[in-house]
Amino acid sequence: MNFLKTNETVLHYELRGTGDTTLVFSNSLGTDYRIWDDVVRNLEQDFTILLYDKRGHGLSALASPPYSLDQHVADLAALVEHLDLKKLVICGLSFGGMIAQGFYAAHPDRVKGLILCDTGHKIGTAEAWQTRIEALQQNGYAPMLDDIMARWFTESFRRDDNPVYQGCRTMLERQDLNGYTGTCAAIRDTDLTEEARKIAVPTLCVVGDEDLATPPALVEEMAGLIPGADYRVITNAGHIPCVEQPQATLTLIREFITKRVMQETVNG
Ligand SMILES: O=C(O)CC1=CCC(=O)O1
Repeated sequence: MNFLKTNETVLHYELRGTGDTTLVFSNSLGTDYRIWDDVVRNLEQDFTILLYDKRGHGLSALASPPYSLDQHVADLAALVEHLDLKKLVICGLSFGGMIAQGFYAAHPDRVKGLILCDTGHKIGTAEAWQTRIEALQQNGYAPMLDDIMARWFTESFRRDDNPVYQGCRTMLERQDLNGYTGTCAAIRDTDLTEEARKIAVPTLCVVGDEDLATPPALVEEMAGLIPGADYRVITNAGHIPCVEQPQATLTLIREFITKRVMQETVNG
């Protein structure tokens, strides 16, 4: 197990694989890095892979919630610095995609490409996030667990006899509530519209066709802000295609790196 003490927190991370290019995976609200398992196991022959739990999630420390996007970006920067990783392609899901955009804005020279999955330049409204924070602080996860699952996964995936679905539900039930609401505050306070317009590396924007948290229209709007971005839809997937449709997610990631990121490196 690997941990880095930095920025007044402790981050849990794992470095796998081998290769000049490093693929960094950043997770969504309420999830830890295990969500990438089925995708990453097929990439580690060709790439160095950095997986990590953002503060307040997984085995990373709670630190002092609420958090800001800048703190999450500084955490990732500290990890990358500590591990001396270069030529980064950052793949972020949902809030992890906001971390990816924020990291690029702060450290453009370190990034060769962005894969923005089921995310936005802005997710939801400040009012809705504040309402969610207050409801969770009063009543915990139980009353909204089914609603969150309905945003994460399609109906056909949300079956009692699907162990992967049950495992993901358990992951959220065990997620520290303050780490979760602390991250809701970071999402509430983040608007990356101007940063998205300035992205100047190959970017892939991906979304599940049944994503109810960051729907296809939002991801398409974000892709429209980012010069030259590709936009792809994964069928039969909700908000977490890396769990629900890992093979389709993997295919898009590989195709993007081969056709856009490597090509850009060769050309210039
Ligand atoms: O709304 C949800 O529960 C899903 C989600 C929104 C931002 C994020 O990271 O996850």
